[in-house]
Amino acid sequence: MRTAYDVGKVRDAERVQMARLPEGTLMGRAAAGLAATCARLLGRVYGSRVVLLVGSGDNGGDALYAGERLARRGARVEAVLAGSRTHEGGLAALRAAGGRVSDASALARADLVIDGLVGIGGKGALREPYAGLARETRHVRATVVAVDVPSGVDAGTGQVEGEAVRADVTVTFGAHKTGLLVDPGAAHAGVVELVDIGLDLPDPDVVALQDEDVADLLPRPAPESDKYRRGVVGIAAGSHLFTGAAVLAVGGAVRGGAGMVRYLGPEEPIGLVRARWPEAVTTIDDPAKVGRVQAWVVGPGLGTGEESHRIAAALLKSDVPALIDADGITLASRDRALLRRTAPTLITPHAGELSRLLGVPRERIEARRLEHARRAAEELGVTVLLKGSTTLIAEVDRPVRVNPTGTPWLATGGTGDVLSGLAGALLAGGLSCYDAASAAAYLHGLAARRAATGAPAGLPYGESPISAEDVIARLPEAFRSLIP
Ligand SMILES: NC(=O)C1=CN([C@@H]2O[C@H](COP(=O)(O)OP(=O)(O)OC[C@H]3O[C@@H](n4cnc5c(N)ncnc54)[C@H](O)[C@@H]3O)[C@@H](O)[C@H]2O)[C@@H](O)CC1
Ligand SMILES: Nc1ncnc2c1ncn2[C@@H]1O[C@H](COP(=O)(O)OP(=O)(O)O)[C@@H](O)[C@H]1O
Ligand SMILES: [K+]
Repeated sequence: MRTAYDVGKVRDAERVQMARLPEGTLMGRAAAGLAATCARLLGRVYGSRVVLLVGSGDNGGDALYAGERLARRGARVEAVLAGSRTHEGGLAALRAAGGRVSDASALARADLVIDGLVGIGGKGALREPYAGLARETRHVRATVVAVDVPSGVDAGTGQVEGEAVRADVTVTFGAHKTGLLVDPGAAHAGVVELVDIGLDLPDPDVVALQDEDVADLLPRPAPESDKYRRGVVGIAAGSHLFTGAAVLAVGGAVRGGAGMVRYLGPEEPIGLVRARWPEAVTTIDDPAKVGRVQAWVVGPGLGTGEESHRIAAALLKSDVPALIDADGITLASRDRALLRRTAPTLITPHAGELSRLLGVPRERIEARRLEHARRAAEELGVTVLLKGSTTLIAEVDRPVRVNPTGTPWLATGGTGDVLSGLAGALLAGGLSCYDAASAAAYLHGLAARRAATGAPAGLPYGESPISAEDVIARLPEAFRSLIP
């Protein structure tokens, strides 16, 4: 499991260590780790050209001391001093090692640029001249290494207001910062490397599950299992207008390991579901006629009219866990009573749907995904899976889980319906909303990557667009890659 921390906790842990250790120890460790990564990226340090972008705080100090180490190994190191002041000890050390001060024209000559403008002390949009320097790093041919966080990215939230450095590699100290795992910050960070500087940290604020964590969560049939014990999932999705949502959600559930899938909907989607997924049991329109299920999925393509509301309300009264998605979320944003349930509830909105639920503009949610996923979990009293470029899973009093799998190729119609069916199957299999959502997002992302790259069947020579059906088709492989 990868863990990440809000800035306040990192600062507290640093304070404890700084009081214990001789002055400069932590910065020394940080700079040593940073220089080691830079040396590895350069391959040959001797004769290489390194440019340091140096801000006025300790982030600039780290860059200067790393520059000193590279200069001692024969690199030509030039520092661009952007702040009103400069870390004195760091600058003296760089000069003593043969490094010199230069201006922004040095960027064009660089093999490697070290971004030490601001770190966790950054506040708001980058001001000039920092912003201009950050912009210039976009056009350099050099490898860009960010110190602790890419300057311009809010380390606590991943928010980017205005200009920000886009790094190839971010070398972060002590702990991953939450803003490095959440977009848009994550997209600016490139590959993140952690340098251990010996901090003692409490429980994390954000975690990213890895293969082995998800493998541990997944339900597996035991020798004495039967279809009921494995979990029956009910799916209320699709309408005369949106027949595809029914087929895709049922597909996600069938391939997601449900013991049985019960589909409830109108005649037209029923015909299509039967043709594509003969293993599903179908019921026309009447919620009272559906047999017992262990979890409900309510909403993809359901429609938002009175009849849809009646069906959603009847199903959500049940005492089993329920996943509410798409039109189900739109219905709930008009009638919050749908969310007041006796059993656990998982909602799976994209930013637009969450915007309707919270009454917050979509762009604001996209810019501050972490904050809004947490807020929705708290205000609505449900588990929230917020979809989009980084998928987040939030529940009150638990660290937010960031899904590390997936691909932008997933941004295509219908993939959300597959996710709903898959998560519903895992809920029916006995996972909590928090675990079902996390495992489903992980598998969905793995399947999508495999679909886009063609791996592992052929050589991974590129990527292609994918369809929602491709994601369903690759789910068995995604499971197999986790459950050997
Ligand atoms: N505290 C510690 O124990 C350690 C800190 N380290 C480094 O120290 C960094 C934090 O240092 P600081 O607290 O000095 O803070 P920073 O160096 O991150 O930033 C503070 C400086 O940037 C300026 N600034 C803030 N926002 C700005 C904006 N939007 N535009 C332009 N200028 C802006 C401030 O005026 C201030 O001078 C960490 O990110 C890390 O790199 C490491 O050396 C490891 C140990
Ligand atoms: N830029 C992106 N990068 C990675 N995944 C994305 C991106 N945009 C969307 N996704 C994923 O694609 C899926 C789309 O779901 P959704 O928006 O509900 O679409 P639909 O309603 O058409 O099924 C979600 O799993 C979401 O997290
Ligand atoms: K930085």
